[in-house]
Amino acid sequence: MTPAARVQAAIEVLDQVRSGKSAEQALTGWGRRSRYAGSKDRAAVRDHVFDALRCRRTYAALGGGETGRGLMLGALRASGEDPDALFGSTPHAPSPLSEQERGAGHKPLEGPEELDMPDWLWPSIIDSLGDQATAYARSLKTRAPVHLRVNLRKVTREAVQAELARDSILTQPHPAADTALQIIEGARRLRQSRAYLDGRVELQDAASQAVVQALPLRDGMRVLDYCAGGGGKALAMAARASVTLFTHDAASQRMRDLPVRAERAGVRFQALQTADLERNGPFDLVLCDVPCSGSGAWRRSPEGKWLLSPSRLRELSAVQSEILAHAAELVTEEGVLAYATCSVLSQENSAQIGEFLVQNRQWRAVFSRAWMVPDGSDGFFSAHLTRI
Ligand SMILES: C[S@@+](CC[C@H](N)C(=O)[O-])C[C@H]1O[C@@H](n2cnc3c(N)ncnc32)[C@H](O)[C@@H]1O
Repeated sequence: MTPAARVQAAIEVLDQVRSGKSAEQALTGWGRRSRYAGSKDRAAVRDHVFDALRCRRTYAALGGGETGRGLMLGALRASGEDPDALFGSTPHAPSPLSEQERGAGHKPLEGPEELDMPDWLWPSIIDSLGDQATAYARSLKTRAPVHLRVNLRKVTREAVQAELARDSILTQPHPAADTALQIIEGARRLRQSRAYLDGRVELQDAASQAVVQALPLRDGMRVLDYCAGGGGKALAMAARASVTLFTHDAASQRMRDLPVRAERAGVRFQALQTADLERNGPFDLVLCDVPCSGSGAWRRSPEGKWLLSPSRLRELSAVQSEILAHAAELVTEEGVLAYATCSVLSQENSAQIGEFLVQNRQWRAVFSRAWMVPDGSDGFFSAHLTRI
């Protein structure tokens, strides 16, 4: 495909996203209809689409609208390219620009438009992050790095780096966690590499690993991952200590990939239904990696930035406090209740913990930390609570 044909494909996908499809669905549909597209074409179209979703407001301002054409026109103008050299250039290119399109567009306004943030949310971001708010918003305009978690039970970080390098996958240690590597070249080869296939490395953001590294895990503990989802943190916990691992998720189908991933990593676990939690408790450590806005991970999932609404945020806060209240009942007298979000909003982080401590005077926070997107990982928050 020519560069212009890739832009036309991105325009079509972005129009479908605008009419309600998720980016993944729209890209999969385009991929199925476009058998002629090679792997490089698919990657390029995907990059165009996700870049446009990360920078939706600035591209729409520069391109004169939120249609696929408006966004890609804005993208070209943002990178200083002449759109007329591409629109109408080849048979599969986007059709030539109209006079109206040529004259449309404005320089993004300073503030949330220029920072690609929803207007309604920007004050909460400033409240939460203070003078780091702008750096956070700017980081979200860029692509997320690819991080690996090294399974230290199977291999050292240095040894697996050397092995990956032989498969032309170049990495460097990430400072957030002693298990973390950042891929600097060859990420697309990872899934075929021996180190990945036999569970010595897993894909996991460095801050997500740091959340697990901070947990007071010890051999012999009974540990419950209350919101296990795909099991990223459950597997990371099992790799740090010989624990008896239990997993749970309100939507148990979210754990469907966990058995295969656990087998690759050589981890045993028992999945529990909600009704079975009490009977199997109490647990020495209960991790609640709660559903949240995902605002720490919007580089990776930029649609989330535009889909979040005040009412959705209120719903999420309510679910988070319900989870904390229920999970607290499952912790042993001396045990630890750990809370984590991939959010940067204090409403979901410190305020949520503060509210729990006001309602539950017998608990106190013994640890609390935030990881920031400008430091090169997803944004995360975690707190550990114990009974007084
Ligand atoms: C942030 S994700 C968990 C990610 C996972 N821990 C990991 O590291 O891969 C949050 C999970 O919480 C689950 N969830 C939502 N509401 C819940 C509830 N009331 N109780 C337990 N889990 C819930 C969701 O289905 C989702 O899988």
